[in-house]
Amino acid sequence: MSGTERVDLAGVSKTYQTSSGETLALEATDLAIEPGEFVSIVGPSGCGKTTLLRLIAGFENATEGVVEVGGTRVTAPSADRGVVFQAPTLYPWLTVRGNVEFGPKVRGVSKTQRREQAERLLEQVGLGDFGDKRPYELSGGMQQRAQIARVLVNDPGIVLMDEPYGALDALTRERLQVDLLKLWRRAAKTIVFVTHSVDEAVFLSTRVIVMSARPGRIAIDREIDLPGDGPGVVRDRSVTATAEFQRLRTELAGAIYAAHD
Ligand SMILES: Nc1ncnc2c1ncn2[C@@H]1O[C@H](COP(=O)(O)OP(=O)(O)OP(=O)(O)O)[C@@H](O)[C@H]1O
Repeated sequence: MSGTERVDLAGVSKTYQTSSGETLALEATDLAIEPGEFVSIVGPSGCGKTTLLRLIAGFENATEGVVEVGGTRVTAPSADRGVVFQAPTLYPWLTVRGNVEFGPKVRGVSKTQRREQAERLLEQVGLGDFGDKRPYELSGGMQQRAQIARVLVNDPGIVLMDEPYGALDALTRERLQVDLLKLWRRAAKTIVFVTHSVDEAVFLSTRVIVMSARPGRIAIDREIDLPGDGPGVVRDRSVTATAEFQRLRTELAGAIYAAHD
């Protein structure tokens, strides 16, 4: 499914109850994400980025307010909202292909069909020759690709990614960024992407949200328009050398520093 459903947060706040008291992780927040947007969320550590993502995923319930996807209230996780975490959560006892087939298998997709789907997705993420390997035989970058294939095979309209490339070396990270942009263009998904890297956020996104710390709230909501952008265009890393890219990066990095206080 392409990202055809709008994400809507209305007055959403989150307070965690802990043994040492309450933590207001997210102040009452209004946010609408249109189908097909690529939205990155940046901000200082502990500002509620993961919390916001988990609320959209349905892993957490809002303390106040309502999260809706396509006009339906989110109360639990759903296969239509795929989640990619920083640490790949592949099953070590299954092959890479087995991992990708797992979701369709649970949904009762026939063996031939799910094999076909898994092969197609592995091909798409550049792991066509690695289906028979076990996850531990893959590099970190390849594991993350496998993880993305495992999420995309369920054809979610919305993909929620929590620092997916945080643990990878710079070169692998840049490659996976461009691959992700290609996938996003091809599949027309809605992507919500949490990162600590302003460079990554500006390069990938159509929109960047800067959150400020304690309690978390949206400080800046910025459309990103880079030279060469147009319908169907996949950005390449050369855009990072443009004056507009540098200007946006400086502006948003400054906003994050300001959001620390
Ligand atoms: N399950 C939880 N129980 C209690 N407090 C929590 C829980 N999850 C998060 N918090 C608190 O909520 C606040 C926001 O945390 P969150 O993980 O959403 O921030 P973050 O911006 O994603 O941080 P980081 O960038 O360090 O990953 C923090 O103060 C954190 O300690």
